[in-house]
Amino acid sequence: MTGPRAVLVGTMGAGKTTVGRLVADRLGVGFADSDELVEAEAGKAVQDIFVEDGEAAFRALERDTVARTLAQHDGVLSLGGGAVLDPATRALLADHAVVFLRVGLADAVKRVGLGTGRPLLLGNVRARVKQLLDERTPVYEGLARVVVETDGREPEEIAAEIVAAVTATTAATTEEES
Ligand SMILES: Nc1ncnc2c1ncn2[C@@H]1O[C@H](COP(=O)(O)OP(=O)(O)OP(=O)(O)O)[C@@H](O)[C@H]1O
Ligand SMILES: O=C(O)C1=C[C@@H](O)[C@@H](O)[C@H](O)C1
Ligand SMILES: [Mg+2]
Repeated sequence: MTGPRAVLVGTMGAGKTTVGRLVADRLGVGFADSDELVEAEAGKAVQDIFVEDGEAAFRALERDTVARTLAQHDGVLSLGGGAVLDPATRALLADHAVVFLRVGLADAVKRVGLGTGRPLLLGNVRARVKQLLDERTPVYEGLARVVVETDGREPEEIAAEIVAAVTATTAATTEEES
């Protein structure tokens, strides 16, 4: 298979960046994070892109960055929480080992704190996280080959589960193809 060995999706605070890095280390492969790639491309932080250029400009950059990275990167890729809202991105993800990191409202709110650096959480953080979880959970579930529960669990434990699941999925796919 070409492209990333695992693509991590989920809402803000699911732990995609934290756990994705650990999964890449365990697999001995590179790690990429779409928010970090977009920030490097734009030369500014996500929150500044939202404020100065608007969400539509961020989403366009995100879509192009994710498409390029899915084609070129063969390590672990963590996506920004809203990347899957784009239909073209969803279509590209159909060919990949998508891992959904599930988090409940209480743990997500604890993890994002005041929501600093996350422009979509401005205002009432708990209400915004709940709304995003309600709207997006079916989208994440629809794309996922693997679903991992993260509530009350340490990042290392979650990473170990992902490595085992992705290794099993890749072995099954290779067997089917041969
Ligand atoms: N399983 C976990 N248990 C406790 N804290 C966690 C866990 N996973 C991540 N965290 C913490 O929660 C915060 C958010 O994690 P992280 O930035 O990895 O989330 P994310 O899914 O990448 O969010 P975003 O979509 O905003 O990029 C960080 O401070 C991180 O250390
Ligand atoms: O859930 C979202 O829509 C977002 C999540 C973050 O990863 C960033 O991509 C940005 O803050 C938007
Ligand atoms: Mg992240």
